[in-house]
Amino acid sequence: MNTPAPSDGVVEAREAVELDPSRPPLLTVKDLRMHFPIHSSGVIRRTIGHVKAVDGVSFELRAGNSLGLVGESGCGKSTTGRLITRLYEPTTGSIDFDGTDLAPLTKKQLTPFRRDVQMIFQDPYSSLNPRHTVGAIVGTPLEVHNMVPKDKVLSRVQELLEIVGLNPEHYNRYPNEFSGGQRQRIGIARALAMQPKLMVADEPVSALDVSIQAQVINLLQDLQKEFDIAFLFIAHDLAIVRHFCPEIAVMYLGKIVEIGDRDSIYNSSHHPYTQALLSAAPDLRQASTGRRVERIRLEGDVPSPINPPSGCHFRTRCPIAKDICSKVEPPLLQIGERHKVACHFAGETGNVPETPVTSRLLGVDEFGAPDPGASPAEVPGDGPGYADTWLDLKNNSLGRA
Ligand SMILES: Nc1ncnc2c1ncn2[C@@H]1O[C@H](COP(=O)(O)OP(=O)(O)OP(=O)(O)O)[C@@H](O)[C@H]1O
Repeated sequence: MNTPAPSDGVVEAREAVELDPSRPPLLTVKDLRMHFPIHSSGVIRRTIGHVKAVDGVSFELRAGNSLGLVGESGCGKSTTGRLITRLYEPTTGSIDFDGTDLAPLTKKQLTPFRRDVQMIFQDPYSSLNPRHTVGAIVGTPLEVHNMVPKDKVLSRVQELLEIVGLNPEHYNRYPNEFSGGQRQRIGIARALAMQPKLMVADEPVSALDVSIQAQVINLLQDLQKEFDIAFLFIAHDLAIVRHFCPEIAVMYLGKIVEIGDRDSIYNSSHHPYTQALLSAAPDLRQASTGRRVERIRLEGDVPSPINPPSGCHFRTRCPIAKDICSKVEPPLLQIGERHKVACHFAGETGNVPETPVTSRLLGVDEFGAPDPGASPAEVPGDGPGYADTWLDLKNNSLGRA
């Protein structure tokens, strides 16, 4: 395999990966919630509230494909990743992995799936035990899971080191003898040792020098192709996932607010939050559309997930919010073949509709009050994946694949 050299030279990111919708779903996440309880202090510790870190997330990831999960700090991306790897037990919802719902499984029942779903962590410094050699770090899981006979562990470790672009003779060195990028490669080799079907990569390059980020992304791309691994790639900005992920989900305060293929998200985003994230990286937006974009400034921080704003969670920072936004939560509505958005006023930048696009479907008037004359309908694309029909916002009619 053609892995880039682990030296610290600047490497350009490769051509973007394409989506293969013909593959079967590997992971189907439905209405996933993680509400961390908050306890009172004192002897009798009562539950006095919940941190709604993940609050009704649904998506689908097909075998060998990659989905980017993007949003500001505190939006619930890492918690989503940890739920899928079942480091956390979800409050509610399902995590269908290759035909089995992982959500209700006990620790023991999860054992056979631990191999298939691996995690790569952000911080290559803290995720490797400094007292263990690279040989032990990569070799121990091979032994524990009986991946190879005992006498073949060392040669397999060396093979894995070579695959991730490290010198196979360095198996007896310690993590502190490697650079940040090289340590991340060790973490990747450890995950790869399990021959996983899915890797959850939580900000895998954020702690690395910009000059070596592309090297590690290119390596992950190589591994994905060679070993047919699906990726959930968590990142806080849209620039990092652009080459790696042909599909992107944007999260805000525990919910997915927009999800779609690369073209829909980068060239035709309809949610003001996605538009703000894109405008924070003007080169990115300009490069893909050729148009100059005004910077949309997001005021303040993400509100607390203990007591999120009513209606649309984003409304307190939204430049286009109106009455309905505080009263009615916008559903994640399918507006294109591979594009969903949760906004009452979904529209491209500078082309915001006057009246809510959702009111007719939800049976409310334009201010969010129940409309006795309306007949609420099923929201197109409700649930994970994409439906064959959607609401075409240009003609206000049903679109079809
Ligand atoms: N174990 C926990 N107990 C209570 N609250 C938690 C726990 N883990 C995360 N949270 C809270 O849940 C919310 C979402 O956190 P999470 O780490 O998933 O966000 P994130 O988008 O990954 O942000 P970051 O990029 O900073 O990691 C935050 O408000 C965080 O404080």
